[in-house]
Amino acid sequence: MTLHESLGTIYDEVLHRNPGETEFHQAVREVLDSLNPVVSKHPQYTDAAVIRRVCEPERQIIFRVPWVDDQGNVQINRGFRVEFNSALGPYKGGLRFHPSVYLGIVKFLGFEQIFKNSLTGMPIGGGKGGSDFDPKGRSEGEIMRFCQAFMTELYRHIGEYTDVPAGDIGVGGREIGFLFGQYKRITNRYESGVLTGKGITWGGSLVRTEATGYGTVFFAGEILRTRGESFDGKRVVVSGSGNVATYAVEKLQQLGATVVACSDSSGYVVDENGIDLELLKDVKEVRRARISEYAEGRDGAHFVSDSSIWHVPCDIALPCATQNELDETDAKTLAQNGCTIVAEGANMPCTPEAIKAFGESGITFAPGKAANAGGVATSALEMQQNASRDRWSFEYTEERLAETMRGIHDRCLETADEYGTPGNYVAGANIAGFTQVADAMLALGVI
Ligand SMILES: NC(=O)C1=CN([C@@H]2O[C@H](COP(=O)(O)OP(=O)(O)OC[C@H]3O[C@@H](n4cnc5c(N)ncnc54)[C@H](O)[C@@H]3O)[C@@H](O)[C@H]2O)C=CC1
Ligand SMILES: O=C(O)CCC(=O)C(=O)O
Repeated sequence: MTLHESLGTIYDEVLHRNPGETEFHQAVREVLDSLNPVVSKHPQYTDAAVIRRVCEPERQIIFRVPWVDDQGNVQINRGFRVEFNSALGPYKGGLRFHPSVYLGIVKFLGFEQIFKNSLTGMPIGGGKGGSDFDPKGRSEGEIMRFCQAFMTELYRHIGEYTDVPAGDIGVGGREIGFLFGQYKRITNRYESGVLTGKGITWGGSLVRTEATGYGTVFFAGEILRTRGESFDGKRVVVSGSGNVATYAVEKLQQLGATVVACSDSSGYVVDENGIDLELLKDVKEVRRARISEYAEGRDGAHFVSDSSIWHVPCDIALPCATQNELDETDAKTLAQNGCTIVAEGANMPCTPEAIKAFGESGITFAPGKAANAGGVATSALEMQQNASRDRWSFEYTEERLAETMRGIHDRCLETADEYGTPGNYVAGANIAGFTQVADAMLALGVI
């Protein structure tokens, strides 16, 4: 897509100021591509340099994380927190522990988070953090010492009214526990609202664990509803087998779909009888083992390590693993096999070429900043419960999540209509997410 001249200049500036940060460039470009009609309709955003400002993080923190492994060796990792935009509320977004983490990954995630959080309608700004620490193969003691070392620097930058981290890849309930424990020890404050994704006996919210996966399924369900269809009898492929994927599988099964494949970074399993969720949770949440152990424990299932999960035929595909895991070839294969909906549970799992191919082949595509916003929305519900010293039931919280996902879905479609791109969820999500942040930035002056 050709960018409006002012957007082209902004994009060139982003490339120049952030060399080598390819994932960040990709995330920015995807948003700018949607803003042509916004620039024409609202010159005030260009006049006040709102788009230029939104592409520059408010603050970027990079720090050393020294810790001692089980052999007594000193290990050094790098920690990050990018506090991207606080026009709508305190910075909010997860922490990722994975060896691939560097500034460009954290910035792409933080940038996406600004618009995602805006779409939820909750008072939360955008941020993201993490480390190049690889939790794979580490003992529980090593994970704890790493989390404590990480928080020993991070604690001075976060707070209920400042910046509220949560989980992401490699950071689940166990890690949030260790991080919260260290924050409490250093500050001598039981500040529940400083982190979300906490355990339900110590300040967490019911449904937060399930929220991202459930929310993605609710969003895809809204797309089906516009066609007068439901999940009943649908064949679905879900990539990943972590937090988002597992609870997407759970909700899909509750709604009558058959999930025939899921994966991890070593390969994927195909189970034509439908994924056995109990076995999947045992392999991944209890044993923390490779996905091949699922196939070893289940008659009729098989493990594949030398091709793409997207070659398994399905009606609906939910990429729930990691960025750029679904490319143009995968998109074309999905279309040839009859897939009609792709909804992103992960952040930016589909490449720009794949998204173009979806459009050309009539696949309805829901971008992550809309479809996976249920996780952060439920984090905001956790913050509400913490602030009011309250605890809500599973049913009530799940209904709030479902209502939020319906609201985001409808807002995407209404905005896409308003800006002349009917049915385009990417344009709808980017424009609706952006304009709300932009209006707040205008109101707050040049800061
Ligand atoms: N946890 C949350 O609440 C939210 C997570 N997300 C996004 O969802 C995605 C998954 O995150 P989580 O489930 O929380 O992480 P997780 O650490 O629980 O699981 C990640 C899963 O992805 C798999 N994986 C990683 N690289 C892979 C590859 N190259 N191919 C296939 N599988 C691969 C891992 O084996 C693991 O099963 C990420 O993109 C994350 O940013 C988005 C919104 C909220
Ligand atoms: O719950 C949160 O604050 C973070 C969720 C997140 O990292 C995401 O939406 O990608």
